Amino acid sequence: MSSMRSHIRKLFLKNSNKNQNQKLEELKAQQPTPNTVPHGTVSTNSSSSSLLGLGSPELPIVDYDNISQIPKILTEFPAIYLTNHPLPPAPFNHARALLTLPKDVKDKLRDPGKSTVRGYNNAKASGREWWDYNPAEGMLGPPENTEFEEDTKAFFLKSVEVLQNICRQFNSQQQLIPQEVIDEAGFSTMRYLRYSPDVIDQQPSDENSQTTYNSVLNSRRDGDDGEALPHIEAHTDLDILTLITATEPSGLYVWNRRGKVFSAPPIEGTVFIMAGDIMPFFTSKPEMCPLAQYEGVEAIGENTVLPTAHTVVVPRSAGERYSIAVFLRPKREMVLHRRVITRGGKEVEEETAFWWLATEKLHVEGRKCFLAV
Ligand SMILES: O=C(O)CCC(=O)C(=O)O
Ligand SMILES: [Fe+2]
Repeated sequence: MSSMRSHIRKLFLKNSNKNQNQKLEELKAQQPTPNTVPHGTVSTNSSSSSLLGLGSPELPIVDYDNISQIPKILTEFPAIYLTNHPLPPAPFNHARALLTLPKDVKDKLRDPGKSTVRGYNNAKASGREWWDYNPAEGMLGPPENTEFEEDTKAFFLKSVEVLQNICRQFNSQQQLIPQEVIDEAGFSTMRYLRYSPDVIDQQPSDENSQTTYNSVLNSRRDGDDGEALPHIEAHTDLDILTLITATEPSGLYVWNRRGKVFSAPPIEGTVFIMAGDIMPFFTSKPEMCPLAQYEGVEAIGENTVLPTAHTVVVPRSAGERYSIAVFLRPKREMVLHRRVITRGGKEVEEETAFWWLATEKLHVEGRKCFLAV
């Protein structure tokens, strides 16, 4: 575990630029690194401990009845497990069935416009393939499989509801998260993922896989024995909140704002919740914005929820990993920031829409988001 942990740390440091490290240093002064989990909100019962075989989980387990505490907990921990939630069983059966279909069938489920957030995609060098349900653009699912369609939609809708309910908790004192995010699904999507050595080993290389996204997304990562590992590079998600549920083997790691790595193995009966890139916009210091020219990192205060940096690395010998992720996003046009600038001698209001972040992020080295559409 510790050697994997240091491998992960190296992965992250390699991908982060000096600026990000400086920011982390600055934030060090502000934030404690809790080694214990908060009382009252957290269960570290023996069943989850023995299930993990690792002792107590490193991240808090929060009961759905206590979601009002999540905004605070997410300023102290990079992610939480949610238990006692109202979600239906995670449709791993469908994820597995779809992602192990013959190649020619999966290729028919690709988006004609080569979107990487709709239908089937793969990153062979990374040993990863995925399929996205994108309600805005319609489901590209296996033909004539109503059960697949129904279960997928049901899990997506309930997950969005849970994430919206968490958002609602940020508004108890003042409206931090816009009401439209809580009322509408916006550009939320759901993803079935498979990490497998089989994906790496598939030959010959698929000409489709290289064209729709950049090389970071499809990078090769070698283990100590020189063999390629199924993985996803360290990144943050371009969304408000992400809900993840996964099968064993474990492989998910997250960082806190001080750069400490936490292992995040699946815990039965829970789903995993992380923050995305948009959270700092909603939770920055009053009247400040991370995008404002002279504010930037100054806008990040102790109540600001930062995006959760995360990675997945699956040891080859451990077998296949499946995960299901739901990304809560506003609609693309939602304005995150307004400012008055002088253009051509005139004062004009400039608006930054959510979708601008997506295109902008494609140019940022390290911590990539994987929403290259
Ligand atoms: O597979 C996972 O657990 C994480 C997937 C992920 O980070 C992503 O698709 O953005
Ligand atoms: Fe992610």
